Amino acid sequence: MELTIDHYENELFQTFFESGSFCIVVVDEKGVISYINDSYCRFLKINKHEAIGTHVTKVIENTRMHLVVESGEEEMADLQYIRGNYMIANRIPLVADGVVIGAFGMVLFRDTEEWLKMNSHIRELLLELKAYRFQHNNQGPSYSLHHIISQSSQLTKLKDKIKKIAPSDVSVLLRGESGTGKELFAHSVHHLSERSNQPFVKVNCAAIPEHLLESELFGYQDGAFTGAKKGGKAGKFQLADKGTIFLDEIGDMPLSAQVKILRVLQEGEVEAVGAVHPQKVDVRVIASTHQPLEALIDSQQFREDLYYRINVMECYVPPLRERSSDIPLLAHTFLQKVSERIGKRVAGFEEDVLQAFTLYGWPGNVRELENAVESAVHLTNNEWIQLEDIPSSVWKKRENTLKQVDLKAQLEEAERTAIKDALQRAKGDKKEASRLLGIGKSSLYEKAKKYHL
Ligand SMILES: Nc1ncnc2c1ncn2[C@@H]1O[C@H](COP(=O)(O)OP(=O)(O)OP(=O)(O)O)[C@@H](O)[C@H]1O
Repeated sequence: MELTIDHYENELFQTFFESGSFCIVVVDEKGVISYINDSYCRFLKINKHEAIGTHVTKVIENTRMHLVVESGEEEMADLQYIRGNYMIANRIPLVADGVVIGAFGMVLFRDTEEWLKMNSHIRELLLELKAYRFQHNNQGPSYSLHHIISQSSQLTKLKDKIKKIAPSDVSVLLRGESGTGKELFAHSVHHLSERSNQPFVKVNCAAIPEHLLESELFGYQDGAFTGAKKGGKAGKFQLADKGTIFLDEIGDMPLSAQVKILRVLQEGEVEAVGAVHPQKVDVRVIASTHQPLEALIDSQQFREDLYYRINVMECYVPPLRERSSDIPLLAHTFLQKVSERIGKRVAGFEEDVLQAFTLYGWPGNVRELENAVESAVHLTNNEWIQLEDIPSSVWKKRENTLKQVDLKAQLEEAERTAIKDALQRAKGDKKEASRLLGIGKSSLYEKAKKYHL
């Protein structure tokens, strides 16, 4: 059975007119009240039965309902002074067969206070939205495990490990070459943890000049130094309170800052520059490094006590060349992403391009692969990406590898022919053949076996 409005018309009108806090009035073509709901009567402190049948001007102070009937013009969100306050109302003429037969009035806000409250509520929501946007823009996009494209067994194992350790509050040290995806894993740990609704704050330890590092990390008080912002500034640790701080490239952090970080981790306190008292903070630390921290400890560039604090759980992200099964999948994903973004149809890679990708060493890891694919998509005039579209360093490696393979095969063929000839000349006497070839007898035995002679 088709459900039309007729089936629940009464319930609908009952709900709309009589429940809730809407104030509603209807007048006829003479401006006489034909309907007024309970909510409006309560607000006006009037008797409903007395109001119905009375001209609206005698019941509602400063009303314009009768004027709307006369003009036939609707008045939306109009201010009306009533009971010592301004209310906000809509007045709509009721029209039948082209003739105004009355008007419908509805109070949106009973006083400006109510409106201001709503207004400030909306403002608060807008501010919250703005804050989230700001946070988002300042921290860049945020990632989770499903953003990490992989099919290699190494990354599958690593993802499993991340899932296990993320919910606990332990410090995590992510190790691996630059561009392997350590930051993606740091985000994932945060998103899978209890702190996921709290801030994730990244500190690029290598990018902040040493003289600014302390104030960046721990903030400063009003007037702490010349040029300091009025009112002071919160540091990254304060911003990350209750959330996670990601110390990217911790191996590049100067010793002076390492001492302070150790204090935060041990005492749960930070001291802003120029502050008299330390401040409590609750942060989970995730650090990353591409440097051998142990060697830095030996050369006294990294504190051993800090090393043990941050290295509670160590996760190693292997370089791309050690997980070549991820290369085609990543390359296709990046190709799709870029071609969609720039609106250029590129179907895929020629077979020799994928071969070149797998033979290349990718010193810049996934970041370098992403850049290579991006530039190829921009440059190509073909539907399928060809060798000429990819960076020369990548295709040259393939060429050299193939040449090496060729050379090896030629050398082996020459060796096989020489041994065969020598054996023929020596009439199968291996001792004599080895003498003719100038090699040891055992070496000849080995090679004859290798070439099935
Ligand atoms: N498995 C992956 N799937 C998809 N994108 C990846 C993957 N690994 C890395 N990337 C991308 O490669 C780039 C480098 O990754 P990321 O910044 O996480 O590496 P990193 O190890 O933190 O590098 P660095 O040490 O230089 O900071 C980013 O654009 C990232 O999105």
